Amino acid sequence: MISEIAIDGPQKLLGKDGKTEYVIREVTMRDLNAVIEINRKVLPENYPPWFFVEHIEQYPKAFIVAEVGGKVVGYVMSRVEFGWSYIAKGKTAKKGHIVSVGVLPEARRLGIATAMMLRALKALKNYYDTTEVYLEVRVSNTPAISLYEKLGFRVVGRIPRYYSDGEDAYIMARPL
Ligand SMILES: CC(=O)SCCNC(=O)CCNC(=O)[C@H](O)C(C)(C)COP(=O)(O)OP(=O)(O)OC[C@H]1O[C@@H](n2cnc3c(N)ncnc32)[C@H](O)[C@@H]1OP(=O)(O)O
Ligand SMILES: [Zn+2]
Repeated sequence: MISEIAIDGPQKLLGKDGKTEYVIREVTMRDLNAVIEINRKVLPENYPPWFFVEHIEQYPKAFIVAEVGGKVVGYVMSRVEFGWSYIAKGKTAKKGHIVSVGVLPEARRLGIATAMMLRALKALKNYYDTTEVYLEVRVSNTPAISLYEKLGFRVVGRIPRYYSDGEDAYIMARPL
């Protein structure tokens, strides 16, 4: 499913509406404020700026942003970890961790999150040598769960009261 073609530069793509052009590319430090702003707009899980800076510096190839008309409208922020595998039980693995995903409401349902995720997964595999990828998602977040299922993720666990308002998280994972 993830093609082996190496892609490094910006990719110009057409939205599912057949008319919105968007670009997906690796993050740069110039995107910091835009990413922070989108995160605050679309998710209750917000982080201090240094947290984003750390991910931009350490895992830039798997931190993907999308632009429409030169404006950043979405991001996928990832990191790399070593620990127990969610796929091969009882074994350890180098794992990609999708930390945060967001697309501005006006740019949704165009396939942008899907395209950013596919590119992040490819980078996690090809540049960071991870063999699986996982994330946490609110059990009530049907749109995101559906997005991840379409990308081959499956629920592998549930963390009670993971979020500060008391909601549970699903852990979803897939091999790379
Ligand atoms: C690890 C984490 O960060 S978990 C939190 C994820 N982020 C959020 O929930 C923030 C708020 N939501 C968003 O930013 C967006 O709605 C996202 C990121 C979930 C989806 O972004 P989009 O660019 O709209 O996704 P995309 O267009 O690629 O949709 C792919 C599939 O996801 C599913 N999906 C996306 N939005 C919805 C929705 N509102 N209702 C139902 N399914 C949806 C659909 O299966 C969709 O395919 P389809 O359009 O062919 O039906
Ligand atoms: Zn997480």
